Amino acid sequence: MGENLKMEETGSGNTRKRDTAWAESERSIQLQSKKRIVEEEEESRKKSSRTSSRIIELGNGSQVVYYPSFLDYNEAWKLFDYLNNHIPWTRPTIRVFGRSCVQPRDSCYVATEGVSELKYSGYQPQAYPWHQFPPLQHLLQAVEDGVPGSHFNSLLLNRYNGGNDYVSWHSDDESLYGPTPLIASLSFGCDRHFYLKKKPNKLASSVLKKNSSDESSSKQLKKTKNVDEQHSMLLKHGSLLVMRGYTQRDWNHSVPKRTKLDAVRINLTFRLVL
Ligand SMILES: O=C(O)CCC(=O)C(=O)O
Ligand SMILES: [Fe+2]
Repeated sequence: MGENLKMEETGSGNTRKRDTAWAESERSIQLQSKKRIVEEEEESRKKSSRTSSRIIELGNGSQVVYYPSFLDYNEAWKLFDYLNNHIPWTRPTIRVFGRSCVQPRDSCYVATEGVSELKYSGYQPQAYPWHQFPPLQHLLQAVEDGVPGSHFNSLLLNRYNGGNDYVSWHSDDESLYGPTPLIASLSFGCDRHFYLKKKPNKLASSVLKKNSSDESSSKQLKKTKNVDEQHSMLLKHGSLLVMRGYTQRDWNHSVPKRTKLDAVRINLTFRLVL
């Protein structure tokens, strides 16, 4: 009798232990699944903000797409710190309209081995390999994943050390990018304005020169210089801007001076050298 009772007591002790262990494992499963749901929600929130975009039709096969929150805000600040401190920035001497001048911003160039060398404004930047900057390899992947049909093998980095730094009107129409390059531009740090302006219509300009006395052609040309011919947008920290189609052939772009600003902006443009 005494033995049995002991056995029962021991038995019910084990059962209690088993029950407690079961309840604990159940609680831990519930916690884990709650954590997973929160993580999944966060991931889907990030994904939908990454993919929300505004398309600007420039006409004649030129298009610009703006993703205001392509990167998570805090992750983008971590990347800003990395880029600011680990990229071997230089401020080269370039040639503009036949005159030598110091480029009004810092830059660096990264490219896949074997791609044709880039040359702009009489300057040929040294090409660093991707593997030297693992965060850039991750960004390349994120941009290729986020922009359907995109593929890149080179990256031009620019750092604007305050409002006096800028990039003047130009287009990235070097022949090594082909006639319709897709260029993806990521921005970090200080928000800066980005302007797009239609290139002058060569045919219309020559008609105007020939018939400078002809009022109607002069009026016609003025009419084409309306607001549809220019666009301004604020490129925010963590945003992505994609230029595609004939944007480089038909439009110029710039990031003008903003002398009252003294904060740093970093911009990365991913490109495909054909
Ligand atoms: O900084 C930017 O947003 C534009 C840079 C740019 O146009 C270029 O690197 O060609
Ligand atoms: Fe550009």
